[in-house]
Amino acid sequence: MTDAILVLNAGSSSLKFAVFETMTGLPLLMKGSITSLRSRPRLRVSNANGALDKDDVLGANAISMRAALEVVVAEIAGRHSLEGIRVIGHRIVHGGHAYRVATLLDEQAIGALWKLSPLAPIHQPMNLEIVELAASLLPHARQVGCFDTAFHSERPRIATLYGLPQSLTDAGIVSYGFHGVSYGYIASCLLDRYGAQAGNRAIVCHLGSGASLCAMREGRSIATTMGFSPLDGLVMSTRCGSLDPGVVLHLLQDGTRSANDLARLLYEESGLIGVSEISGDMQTLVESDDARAAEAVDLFVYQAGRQIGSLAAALEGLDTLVFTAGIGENSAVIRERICRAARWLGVQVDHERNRRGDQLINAAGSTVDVLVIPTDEERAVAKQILASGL
Ligand SMILES: Nc1ncnc2c1ncn2[C@@H]1O[C@H](COP(=O)(O)OP(=O)(O)O)[C@@H](O)[C@H]1O
Ligand SMILES: CC(=O)OP(=O)(O)O
Ligand SMILES: [Mg+2]
Repeated sequence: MTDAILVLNAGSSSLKFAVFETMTGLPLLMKGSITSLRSRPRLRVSNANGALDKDDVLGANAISMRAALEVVVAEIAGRHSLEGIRVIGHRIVHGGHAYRVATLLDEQAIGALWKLSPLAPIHQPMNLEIVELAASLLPHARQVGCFDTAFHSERPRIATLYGLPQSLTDAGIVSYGFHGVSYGYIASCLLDRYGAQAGNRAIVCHLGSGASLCAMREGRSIATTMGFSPLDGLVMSTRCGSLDPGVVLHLLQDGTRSANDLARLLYEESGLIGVSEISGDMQTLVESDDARAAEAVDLFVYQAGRQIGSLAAALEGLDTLVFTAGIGENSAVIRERICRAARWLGVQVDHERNRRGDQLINAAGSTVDVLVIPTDEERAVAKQILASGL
């Protein structure tokens, strides 16, 4: 095999991977994912043409990220020489202020990134454990990190501030924003489609297990719903989303919970799973006829609609609305309901186009282009690495 880049993308419910040849255009060699890691893990592997090669349920129980990575490496070894993998690229959720470009993950960088773990406790430790594990499984490869926070780092300062004392702002208590690797990829698709204006005033809805929205002007982030941590903004699979800080104080001060208990509650036991008491998996909820599932889905749609309004205000209008990630790419029902909530902004969806999953799903009379664009965080990471020369 020629030189290759392996990209690892650990999300809150999945491990995604892709192998690219290290050359202009980054030809794909293979890609895949293990989804539903916490419930019924499912492995999918596609070949260089994107055709599905394998689709196996890996059992009825949750598996660890370590076990998932071992499965992924075995799948790659079955098709290609591992020796050819010179670089392993990682999507790392938090880069703080310091890490804004593709970075070699040496001891110093890894040490600094571990310090950000409390800011993204269900992602950052797992991201960094994967770096260590990948280094032990493929010791000849360089490890490079690309950061979710980086895409949002040029937002106007006002969009990053909280109403807290300056000393805390100076200490880094600001909004960082996440899903930036995905937003960067979508911005490049909008540049390809529309030219330099990139859909002008666009809202991108990254709706996966973790979910956020980003307002972009000419392909650049100007505001986003996640903030200091990936807990903020929309209600998510297991995360609460925006919450009155008075609730956090109350839950801490009533003396029945430790800070760790509270972290577990807000990151892992809230959101869709907390509201429905059935599942954090959107597909399961949409297919359920239980009233509690319906209420969780209603809350997700309601909040997405309200946040679109807020971001449209930051943009002073709306030209383009994009849906992406697991829910955004696959659920016509959720797309249609969110579009209905944004009707007042001129959004009109075409029922048939949306049901078919066309790329352009708005009706002829819509003043807003509505698009479904599958995200490709793995290619975005590989592109950043190739451009960096690392
Ligand atoms: N057809 C579908 N209808 C509704 N939700 C779906 C569908 N397909 C996938 N999803 C949802 O997408 C979510 C996972 O999205 P994904 O972007 O892969 O998450 P992450 O990267 O955060 O692990 C899950 O809630 C899953 O149920
Ligand atoms: C930042 C984040 O929430 O990532 P994911 O959606 O992959 O869990
Ligand atoms: Mg994801």
